[in-house]
Amino acid sequence: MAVLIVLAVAAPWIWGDEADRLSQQVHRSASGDHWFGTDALGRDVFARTMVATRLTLMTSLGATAVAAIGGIALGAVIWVSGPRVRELGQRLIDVLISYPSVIFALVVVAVLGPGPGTSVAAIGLASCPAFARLTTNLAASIAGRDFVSTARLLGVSPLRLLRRHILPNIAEPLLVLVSVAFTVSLKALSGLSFLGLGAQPPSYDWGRLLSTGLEGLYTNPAPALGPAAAIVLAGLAGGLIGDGLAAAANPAAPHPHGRRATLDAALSAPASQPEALVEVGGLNVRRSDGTRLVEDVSFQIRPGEIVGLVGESGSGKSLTAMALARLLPEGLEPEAATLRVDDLDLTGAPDRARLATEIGIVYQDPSASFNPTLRLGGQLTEALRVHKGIGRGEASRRAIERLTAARVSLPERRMRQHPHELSGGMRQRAMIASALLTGPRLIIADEPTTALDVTVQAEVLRSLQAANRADGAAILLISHDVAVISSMCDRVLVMYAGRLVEELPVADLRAGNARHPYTRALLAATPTLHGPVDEPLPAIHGRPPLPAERPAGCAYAPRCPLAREQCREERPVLLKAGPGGAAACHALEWSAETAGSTS
Ligand SMILES: Nc1ncnc2c1ncn2[C@@H]1O[C@H](COP(=O)(O)OP(=O)(O)OP(=O)(O)O)[C@@H](O)[C@H]1O
Repeated sequence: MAVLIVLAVAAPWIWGDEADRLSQQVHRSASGDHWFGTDALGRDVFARTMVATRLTLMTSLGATAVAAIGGIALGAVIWVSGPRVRELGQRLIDVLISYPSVIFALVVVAVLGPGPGTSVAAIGLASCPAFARLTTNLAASIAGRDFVSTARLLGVSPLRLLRRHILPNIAEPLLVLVSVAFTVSLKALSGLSFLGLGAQPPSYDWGRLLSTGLEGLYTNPAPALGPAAAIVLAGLAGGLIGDGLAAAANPAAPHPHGRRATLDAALSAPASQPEALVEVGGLNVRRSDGTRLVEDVSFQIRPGEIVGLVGESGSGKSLTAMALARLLPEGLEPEAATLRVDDLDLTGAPDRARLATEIGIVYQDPSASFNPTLRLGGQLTEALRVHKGIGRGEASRRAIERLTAARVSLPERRMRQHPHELSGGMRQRAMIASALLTGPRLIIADEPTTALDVTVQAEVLRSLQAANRADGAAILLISHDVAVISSMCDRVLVMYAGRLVEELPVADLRAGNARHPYTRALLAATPTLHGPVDEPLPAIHGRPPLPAERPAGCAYAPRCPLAREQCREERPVLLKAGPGGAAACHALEWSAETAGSTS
């Protein structure tokens, strides 16, 4: 490509005269004097091929630029639009892509008239949909990643999200597409010129030279093969350039480009401190078809308390937590009588800046928690720098302090590294440090150790515990692991099929004093070091109902050994059971009645 660029610049000076010089030696085949032979007017085809490099490369690059800029902008507009416009835009792009681009270009050229400018615009516009589709598809695949959710929580606007978090992470495939688009444009423009619709005499490009050379292909192939070889070589060079650019855009490459993260958060002190830090009352999360994925969930978290949220997969733990952070996936709607963290009301349109400050999130997969294209230091410090006006040095100092507190080794060095350079456990501890940097009142930790090696799980849990002790941040800890919950939490919430079925102090959980038959079965199915090793663990037979098929009565009734007719018909409500506990089970009412009648 470098050789081609040098040729594009220098060839008209070196070979310009020779390329236009007429002679009697017409239709000569390749020789020492004329490497690609001569044309019908005796002009040297090699000189003309060299001179044509400039026009060919300029038009191909022009069409690629039109396609890339127009297509990425179109894709970005579609992605930041609302769901309806996005759906419509994507379908429209699918239709445009199914239409052959050269046919589209031919129509444009036929309407606007032949010429290099028209063919550049036509080929560029015809390639736009490919860029638009790749941009929307890649943006959608990145949009679900945890670091994008964090940025959304921090109130980053869709455009800024796109520019700082989405585009850098999709640059690699886009750059590869740029190289493909260059090759496609080169081929298509050469095709248009070949048909007489591109470069117009007296100007000429490789396509036009190919067209004139083709007339004598069988008797004198050199004048056609020369420009053909030039087109092939330039196309290959375009592909190699794309590969090189893609490798340079990859942060795992040896010389990564430093880029900064943008974490838009604002810091403001809470006005008052009610007794319960978090209050959730009658929370429902609905799908667009009205199905309730989370149904009527209510609980409280006191300041500094660590509350565990357990339940089978699909029981609604994550949706409950994400409803609190206002980070539900698109298409899901929360609705609650009360939903607040501190004095921040989350039922309406909460102040994004306060939401960003008061809730920190630690996700399950540490490899998805940070933006992989940005250095850790930039990602950790930017919230402080942008919203607190803290200088780079001071922000770095605080971030290093946090990393040290979260037991991240060599914190200064980590600040200069990209996330992939840290081990999984180290990255998760850095995530904890990041979640704590703005001093949140509540940390939501969604299965923070599930993706980690068992040997580093304890370390990560200790970091969370240390954060709770040092800063007094309350923690909502979601986990499948009853052992983790019992070692970390003060209180436990048990969910089943989208409903809260029991709430109990962790001491009761450890002592096996659960009230609800589901919690008891869950505990019985948890292996212990002291249990019999030669007996199978008792399993809970059957499956929880799907949200759309949740029965009117108790959702656990079909699997419950105590179930009676009442359980199938009437939904049990959460009633106080023991000190600090509550359970939603009719069997508790029956035992209370039995106790009453006996006494
Ligand atoms: N974006 C979504 N659209 C539609 N349904 C969803 C969506 N996200 C989750 N669900 C459904 O909502 C229910 C609760 O999901 P949720 O992720 O809260 O469960 P969970 O208890 O956190 O499970 P896990 O432990 O596997 O993460 C499940 O039935 C799930 O299939």
